[in-house]
Amino acid sequence: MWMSYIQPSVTVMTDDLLRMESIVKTFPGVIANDHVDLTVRRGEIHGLLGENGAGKSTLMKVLYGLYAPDEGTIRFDGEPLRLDRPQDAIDAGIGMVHQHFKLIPRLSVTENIVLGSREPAAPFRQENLGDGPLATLRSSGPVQAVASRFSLGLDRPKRRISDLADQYGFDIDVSAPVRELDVGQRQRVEILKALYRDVDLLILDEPTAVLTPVEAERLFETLERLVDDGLSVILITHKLKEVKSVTDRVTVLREGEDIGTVETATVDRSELARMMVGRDVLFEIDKPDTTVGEPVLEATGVSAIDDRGVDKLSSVDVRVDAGEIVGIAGVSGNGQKQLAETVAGVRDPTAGTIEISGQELADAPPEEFVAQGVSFVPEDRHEHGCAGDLSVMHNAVMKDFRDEQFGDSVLFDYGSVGDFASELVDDFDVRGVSDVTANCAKDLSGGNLQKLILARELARDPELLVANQPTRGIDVGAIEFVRERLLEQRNRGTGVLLFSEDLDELFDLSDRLLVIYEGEIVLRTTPEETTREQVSVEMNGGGDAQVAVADADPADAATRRAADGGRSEQ
Ligand SMILES: Nc1ncnc2c1ncn2[C@@H]1O[C@H](COP(=O)(O)OP(=O)(O)OP(=O)(O)O)[C@@H](O)[C@H]1O
Repeated sequence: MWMSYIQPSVTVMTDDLLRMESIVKTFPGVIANDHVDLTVRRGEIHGLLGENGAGKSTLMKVLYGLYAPDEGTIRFDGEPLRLDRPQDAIDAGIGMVHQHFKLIPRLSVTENIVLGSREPAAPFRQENLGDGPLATLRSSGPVQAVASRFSLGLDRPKRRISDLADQYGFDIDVSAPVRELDVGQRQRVEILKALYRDVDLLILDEPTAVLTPVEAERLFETLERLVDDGLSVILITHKLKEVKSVTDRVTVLREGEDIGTVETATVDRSELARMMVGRDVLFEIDKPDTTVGEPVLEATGVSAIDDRGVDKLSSVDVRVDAGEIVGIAGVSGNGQKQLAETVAGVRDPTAGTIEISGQELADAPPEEFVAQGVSFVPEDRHEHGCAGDLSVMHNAVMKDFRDEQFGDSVLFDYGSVGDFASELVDDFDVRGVSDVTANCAKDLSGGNLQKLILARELARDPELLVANQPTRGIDVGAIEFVRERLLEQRNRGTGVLLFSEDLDELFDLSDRLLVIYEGEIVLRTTPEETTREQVSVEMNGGGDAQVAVADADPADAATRRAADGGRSEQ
């Protein structure tokens, strides 16, 4: 039925920049792409949508020369394209901004952009680097040394990069070391890196997963300027509001298959969700009344520093009772990470007390928090949520492997551990696992890994669950599932401390709501007593700070552009 939205091939042919046809890519036991077609026109923002594990990243890695397809053809700019490595894609005019940025923090913006470009600046040309290949020098000290020794040779690229930054309204000091930039600025450096290489097609893999709403809005303005200048953009995202508001067309994948391509303006969010998951998705969640019990967390006067020693939390008081969800709203970087980590026991506070179910644990090691019934879903699931190289089975029991159901103190009972892990995988619908002992955590798609972590943390039936951005980067079906599980856990008497940058999520799930700004709680309220606007203002420091609250039903890309009068120049 979705075929009815597909554009007649005759129209598509004339404007096509990219045609991927019948792409097949398999991994052991998984067909990640099963005869997928993708056509991208010149000057369009093309959304690539699909559940976690649907095969989006795999398709883009094929297009960027990171994976060789088992079958299928790629035509770019009318020519057949063979991609053996990313450099082939870059040479053809394809750029990619990955979810995890590929920048060297010690080097400046300019140095990062010039490194690996097709026409390196003088200091980075092979003849100026002696015998060693540039690639081996990229990762560390020698590059820094070369960069500073020949910094004069960077003048021309620096000017060009500055011009590009000005052209697209990026407020970036091109001489600044990347380590001094925030996440949004780093992403802009990645975009500049692609623009510096004259790309015609820019792939962005879930670019807003790491951005605040205000930064995301800025990114979309940039994308609209890019397509205005004739570039094409492929945008991978799970956020249907984003798809509706910025894309011109969207291609949907489901379980490796190509479900179809539609003009975005012809479908609403519910239809897109149905295409993605093959069923209706509930956007509203039913939150029953709750009966709260004793406090499970009483954090008093807690202060903490970040990894660089900078003060991030300043004398914060937070209480969570059994059977309630306390939501924490804040713009990323205002101390949420440190608050989540200190109350979960993985970061030492510099001051204050932390009582878990009445027991003082501020100075206790992480395992005592675990033993006291604290579960933790960290913000960065790859870095802190799992051991990527270990199997799904090992990851499933990481916190409870000493439990007597898994053996005695001498022998580990692999049979029961395997059964337990398989049960979690089934219960939480973790896809892409054919064998819990053979599949590694790092091979799971982002959303499926998140489901596995949540499964592990909830299976322990915790007293306190600290969940930091639990639905970040996961698809609508999985979001619905995770939110239902959080509510279910709260209804069973767990106290939940929920950190989220999604205000809708906080308003839908929280019983009480706290706003954190510059390491302090600046507002204590409930979803019923406040508005998204007020919370957004407090998140940004109060006063006349910029407010960014997404519309429930945003205007589509074409309407936005028309309203913008074809986009402004500045
Ligand atoms: N290197 C790999 N080895 C084995 N299996 C893989 C590998 N990369 C991906 N897969 C599997 O291929 C399937 C498609 O994964 P892919 O990462 O492309 O999905 P996705 O749509 O990008 O998901 P997400 O939105 O969660 O990032 C999944 O089942 C995944 O587990």
